[in-house]
Amino acid sequence: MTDNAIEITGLKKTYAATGRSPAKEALKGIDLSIPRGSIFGLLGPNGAGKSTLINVLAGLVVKSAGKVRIWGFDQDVNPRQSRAAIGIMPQEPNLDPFFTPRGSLDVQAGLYGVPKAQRRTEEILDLIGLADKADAYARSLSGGMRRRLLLGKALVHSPQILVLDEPTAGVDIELRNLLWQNVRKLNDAGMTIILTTHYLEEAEAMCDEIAIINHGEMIVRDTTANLLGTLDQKTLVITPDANHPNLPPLPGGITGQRRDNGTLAFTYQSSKTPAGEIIQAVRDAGITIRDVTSEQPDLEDVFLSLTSGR
Ligand SMILES: Nc1ncnc2c1ncn2[C@@H]1O[C@H](COP(=O)(O)OP(=O)(O)OP(=O)(O)O)[C@@H](O)[C@H]1O
Repeated sequence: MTDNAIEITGLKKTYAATGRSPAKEALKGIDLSIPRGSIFGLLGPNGAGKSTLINVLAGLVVKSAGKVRIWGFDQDVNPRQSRAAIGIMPQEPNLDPFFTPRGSLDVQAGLYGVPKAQRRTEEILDLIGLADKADAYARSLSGGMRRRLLLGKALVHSPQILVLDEPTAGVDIELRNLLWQNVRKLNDAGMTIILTTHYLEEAEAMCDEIAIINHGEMIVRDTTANLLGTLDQKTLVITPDANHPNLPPLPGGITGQRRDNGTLAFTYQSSKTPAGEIIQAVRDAGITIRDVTSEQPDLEDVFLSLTSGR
């Protein structure tokens, strides 16, 4: 028995040419394993291949080559079991406007063959905060409520793995918080979560591990903590006691910038330059220091350093 929720090897997808569009190699041989119980972030610039990868997992896109195992089941050998192990919250609300939330959840449960006695409709309505709208038509629900219903639909068959494709794109802060609370709750109860997001600060806060894909290839996969540690660059921000129009002369390897608010920002590699050297250079220039703060690279910096120019 594997400890991985997902095991992907040599996954390729080429979309066939249509009309004037040439064939597109969207995934070029991805190897990826996602541990059970994790919150895993799948990141990449637009067009990187994230949705294609998710749609292969969901069984909505037929892969061109490679192996996909979901909760230990080979997608090609045990399609029913592998599909039952995963629930997908898609990007776009694909709800029937004439169904109520309760009706939508019931239809979805029926599609997955969940017997009536085992359905968790009321529990899911509570979780997604739609108990009081259970019998309202979907067309009368707000955009945020529809997103929550999509999450509910992904949960009806009690999957071990939940995939969220851009769950917070264009949603307000309140709904975002509610979604993340739900995700944490589900993860605490043992569910493996895979998510794509354009909000890197969210990925940084939520994900244990992250894979970044670009142009159909995986460029990095590591724990969030390790990824943040890969950038050796730091910034020391010094507030002088009086306005200083000029930067002090600096030793090699340090770049300085005077910010609009009057602070002096020095960027350096922490493995090569001790912060004390910067402070010394500032003092030597006759500048009295009122305050010092330090800025660490965030996931956005890591992402840009790995994907820009490729
Ligand atoms: N059905 C399709 N037919 C042809 N090409 C496609 C199809 N779906 C996606 N592509 C192409 O495959 C590449 C990967 O697209 P994909 O949607 O997987 O990227 P993505 O990382 O999810 O991007 P986004 O964040 O914009 O959704 C893109 O170049 C896209 O244009």
